[in-house]
Amino acid sequence: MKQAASALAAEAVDMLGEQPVAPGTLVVGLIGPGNNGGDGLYALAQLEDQGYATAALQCGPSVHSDALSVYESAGGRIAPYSQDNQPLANATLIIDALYGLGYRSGAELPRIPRGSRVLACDLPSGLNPETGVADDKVLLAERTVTFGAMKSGLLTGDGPLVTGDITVVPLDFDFTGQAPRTNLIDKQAALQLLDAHRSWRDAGRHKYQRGVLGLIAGSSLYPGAAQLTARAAVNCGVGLLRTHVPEDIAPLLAVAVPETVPLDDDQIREALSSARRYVHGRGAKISSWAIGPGLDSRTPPTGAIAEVFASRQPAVIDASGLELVPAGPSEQPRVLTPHAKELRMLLRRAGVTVTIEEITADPIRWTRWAALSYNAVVLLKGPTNYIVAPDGSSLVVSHTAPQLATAGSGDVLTGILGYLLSDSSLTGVNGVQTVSNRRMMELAACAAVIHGEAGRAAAACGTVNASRLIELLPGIMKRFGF
Ligand SMILES: NC(=O)C1=CN([C@@H]2O[C@H](COP(=O)(O)OP(=O)(O)OC[C@H]3O[C@@H](n4cnc5c(N)ncnc54)[C@H](OP(=O)(O)O)[C@@H]3O)[C@@H](O)[C@H]2O)[C@@H](O)CC1
Ligand SMILES: Nc1ncnc2c1ncn2[C@@H]1O[C@H](COP(=O)(O)OP(=O)(O)O)[C@@H](O)[C@H]1O
Repeated sequence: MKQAASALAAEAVDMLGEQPVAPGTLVVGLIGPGNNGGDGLYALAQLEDQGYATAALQCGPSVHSDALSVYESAGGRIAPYSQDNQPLANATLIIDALYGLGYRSGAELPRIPRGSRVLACDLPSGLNPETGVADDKVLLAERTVTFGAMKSGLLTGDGPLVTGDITVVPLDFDFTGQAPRTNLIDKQAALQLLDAHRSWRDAGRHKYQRGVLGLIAGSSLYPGAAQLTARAAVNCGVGLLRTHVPEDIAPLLAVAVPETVPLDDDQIREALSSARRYVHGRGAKISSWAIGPGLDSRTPPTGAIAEVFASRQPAVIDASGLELVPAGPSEQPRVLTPHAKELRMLLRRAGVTVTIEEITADPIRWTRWAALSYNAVVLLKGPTNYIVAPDGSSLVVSHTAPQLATAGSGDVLTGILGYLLSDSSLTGVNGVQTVSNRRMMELAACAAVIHGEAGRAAAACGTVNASRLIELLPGIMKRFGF
């Protein structure tokens, strides 16, 4: 318990961010009846020892007695919680140490002032640790320190929306029986993955060797989507972007994105055949593909596009591309990026009937069905991104921003992921050997984190739109080591 409390106190200090302690700083603990409350009291005692003013509010019929004596010896005082508690109104930081794994839906939860900064102990009170269903009165956390192992409820359902940034603190118990097959990819984890994949050889490469992205997008219905994806890939720093759009919108694209080089059906075929010849010593002219944003799904794909779907070059497939991609398993290393309604459509095409509500209630399960049906990595978009491989392993990205729910933001994600898949130093190949699903999955998660970071950066300076995300990408990519 003391190990957990030390981690909690350290996180609180990190959130308060000032040493020496700023005058008027007050840390208030909401103390529940069980071990969660005990962790909170021990943490408050440590904060008292470090010179912070603290207050504890007892929210249940009893409190952990040993922890209370330690807190009182450190100079702390506990008072019963009541709705008009002065300390809550004055709190700089609230530690939510009410309920942990023992939470049962319907328990009385205190009301805290709007805009309070909350650090949750183990999990936000009001969140079911297994299902991720949150009560309406859940205590929204800015950060959550969870102990021993990640809990599934932090990663599914409402979990990622109410936990804020999660830190998992290992404890000296055996939690192996509880370990989920899901991993959270936060900013730090994305940086580590990118660093692990990156090769120093990048510096000596020319643009074709760095990687060429083939973009198949746009229609006279949606000319803008092709531009957004193209500009995103260019601002990520792609070696070369070649774009296949219908003739009538090509001049628009050439003006909006002068860096991109046109790509017609013959050149697609040439790129695919030079990829096949790569084994005999000639470089592939296209390393990866991004297919779908703004395509008119009423028009069947040309033969050349069907050949791309049949190739072994890595691809991200989005938006209308999801309606055009052949149903069923393929040998192309792919990331499909549906939102919930598109996932329902993908599953229906594969013979699985499910409702949007069922997908929302158990996103990893249904994303996995699609991953299996298509033998592809599937990234389910939304407030939380679930990335699932056919073998059932999954990654979750909750480093997002609600402002990303804006038209064209998904097209930007496709541009970012298309770029990452094209970068030979990240995929380890020049678009001609199979890229493992594990690598595809990790790069998809990194793209979602980069997209989320762009969303957060844009939201911090004002309103968010897709063009704004694209403008910020060069600086964001630098934060990720590009
Ligand atoms: N500037 C341009 O040229 C732009 C062009 N674009 C391009 O246009 C094409 C079609 O785009 P689109 O917006 O009509 O299709 P899409 O987003 O699938 O919505 C269809 C329906 O799905 C639903 N739905 C939506 N989101 C959901 C979610 N998260 N979770 C669950 N459901 C969700 C919602 O249905 P409802 O929920 O209302 O029943 C909605 O009515 C596509 O190729 C794209 O690339 C756009 O990128 C914008 C900028
Ligand atoms: N509430 C939300 N919070 C955070 N991100 C969201 C939210 N809703 C949608 N997004 C993200 O915004 C993007 C929307 O993409 P998409 O649905 O394809 O729209 P569009 O086709 O208009 O670009 C996705 O990356 C998705 O994860």
